[in-house]
Amino acid sequence: MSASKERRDKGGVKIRQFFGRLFSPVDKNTANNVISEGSESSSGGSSAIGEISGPYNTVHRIHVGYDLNTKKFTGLPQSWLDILLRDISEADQKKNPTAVVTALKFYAATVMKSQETDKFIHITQQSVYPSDEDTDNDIDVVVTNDVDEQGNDLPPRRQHEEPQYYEKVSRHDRSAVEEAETQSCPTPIAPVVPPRMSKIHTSSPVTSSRPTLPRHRQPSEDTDDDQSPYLVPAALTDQRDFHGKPLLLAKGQPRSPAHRPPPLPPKPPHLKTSSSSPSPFVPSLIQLSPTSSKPSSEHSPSDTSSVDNLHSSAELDNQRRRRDSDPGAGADQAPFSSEDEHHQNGNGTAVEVPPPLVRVRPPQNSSSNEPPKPTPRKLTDSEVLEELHQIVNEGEPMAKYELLQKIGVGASGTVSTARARSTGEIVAVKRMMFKSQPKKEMLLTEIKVMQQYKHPNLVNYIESYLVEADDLWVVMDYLEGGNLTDVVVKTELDEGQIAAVLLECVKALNFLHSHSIIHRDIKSDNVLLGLKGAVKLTDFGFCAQIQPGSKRATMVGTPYWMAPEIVNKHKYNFKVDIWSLGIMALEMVDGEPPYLHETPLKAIYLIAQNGKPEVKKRDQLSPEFNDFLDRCLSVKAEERADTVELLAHPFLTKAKPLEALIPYIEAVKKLKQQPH
Ligand SMILES: Nc1ncnc2c1ncn2[C@@H]1O[C@H](COP(=O)(O)OP(=O)(O)OP(=O)(O)O)[C@@H](O)[C@H]1O
Repeated sequence: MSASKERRDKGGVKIRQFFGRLFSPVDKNTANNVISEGSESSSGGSSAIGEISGPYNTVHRIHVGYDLNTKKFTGLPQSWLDILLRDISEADQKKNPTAVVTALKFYAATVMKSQETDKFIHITQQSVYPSDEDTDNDIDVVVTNDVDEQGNDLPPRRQHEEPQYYEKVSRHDRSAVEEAETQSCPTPIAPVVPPRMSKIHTSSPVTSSRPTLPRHRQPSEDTDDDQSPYLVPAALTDQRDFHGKPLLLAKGQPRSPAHRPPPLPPKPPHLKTSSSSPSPFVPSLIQLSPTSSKPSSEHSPSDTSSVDNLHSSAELDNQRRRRDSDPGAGADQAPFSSEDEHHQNGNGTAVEVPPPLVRVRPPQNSSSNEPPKPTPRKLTDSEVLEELHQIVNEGEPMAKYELLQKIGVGASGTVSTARARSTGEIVAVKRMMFKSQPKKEMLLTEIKVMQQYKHPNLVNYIESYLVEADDLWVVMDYLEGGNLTDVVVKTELDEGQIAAVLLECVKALNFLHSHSIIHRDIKSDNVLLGLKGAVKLTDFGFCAQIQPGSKRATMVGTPYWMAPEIVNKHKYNFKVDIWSLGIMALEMVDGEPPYLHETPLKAIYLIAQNGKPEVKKRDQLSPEFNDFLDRCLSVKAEERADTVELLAHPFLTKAKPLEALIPYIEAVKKLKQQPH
């Protein structure tokens, strides 16, 4: 098909000249083999680990050296070395051994660990959540000699000094770590070959399995072929899966060009601002009226009573009660309705005024002298079940809803459309097999966030059911436009449209952050679109609630969108969502996030090595957009913008009305419905 034909005129919709962003160079067959290899070896590995230590608070260390003469890593299991060489060239390894260690730690913390403890692995490029922050076993890479960025030895650290280049001891309970080490002897972790792209669930019970859910997402599994509303033209499925998610390609398979005709404004002279330089667009903090919403920074920790996770419904109930009794105590008291306030954008078009702005308290520098925080206890399955029972509705969902078409399959279950029998309303229903979920608490988190935190830019929860203690239904609004990934992959949004999408997402994040909630998995796949242009965040399973000023440590998210502080296993806070938002903005420009063609391991290496990704089309973007990107993609989290700053950013004032998205959403839907 010629480029001009590809650029169909669908109401002015610019179709990208490539069919779907590519996926990492992975051979599906290999990937499938990997699963079985991983599963087999994991049993062995798991039992070995089980003998060494108990199921919780243990760290399995891999001691890695760096030989300055040969400029090679030592101490790595052969399979790791193979993977390292496959994914990161020797030249790259030499260039920045520290970044290699970071990537290895990612591998250890995610792929490796999951294969030891979990049999449920999706070989797709998706979200990674390696372990519970504080309770699961952990595998850590420890460098036995320090190297600097050039691979040179560093002087030995004094005892009180924190390691600069890696975490010497895991974030987990130190005494338990030491105990595990004493017990554990240098048992090598069973070598396994990792999948390149994994959606990983780790579960404590080694025996857990998910026979009811597919291990590998295939287009045919995503939907019923015969009745799917999402019939994808063959060309479109070349490189993306059924939902526009990238498919795995064999290494070396050529990429499709991701270029598109440049909508070229003249290059502004001041474009080359560094990320750390202060933005010329940084607005001053907007003061909140006492009657609208109060910044969470005004909450004392006891007032907020945020827990380090969303486990305790009692705590959340308390928070709700506190907010109810104190009208100024939460941003949810603020009017979020888009009709409430409007202002004029540069074109004189009415655009939504963001909801009341809430600045989250910046993180305090944590002192190494601080006593360790108590480890939140992991809920048992029966406790999760008990909490679920308190949330879900009584009754038989089948009596209330008629299931229609399968929309897709996620890691935890299947999403279908359904019709409410009484009203005829079309809704989306996510069904999950509770008993076989490796991360049951995540379901709880997802439902609780949706249920308790309502906002026009968050997918609206309607109700949930638990049938026979296993068949969990989450009923929510159906967003007919599908996810943003399809739109960014197949069409070219202009800056006004990109700004419109970002504005809605920033509003959602402002709301979440104001409630001390980090989303932790911001990416286009998790932004759903309505046919009237609604833009809503979804997928709240990774959400974490933090005390204002505190930080998290778990490496979760999706590698390509992960902030540097996450890949470097540093403590992080809500600013990780801002970084991911910046990456998502790049997706809207380029059709894909940076490094998408690399394996996750290499991507992690590159994020650690490069920090801020190159904005390839910098010269083609307006100064405001460039500045917006710079503010989101500041490597130093403390210098990165927060949602308050972004909501007032001049780039977002360029947002077109949401209706401007409609032709694009419709065009993508039509493309998907075309027969193969
Ligand atoms: N409310 C909704 N309206 C329309 N489509 C939806 C809705 N919720 C999910 N989807 C679509 O259904 C598919 C599966 O969604 P799901 O949230 O289960 O996927 P996931 O994020 O990959 O997995 P998980 O949430 O289990 O980790 C995705 O393509 C998603 O865009």
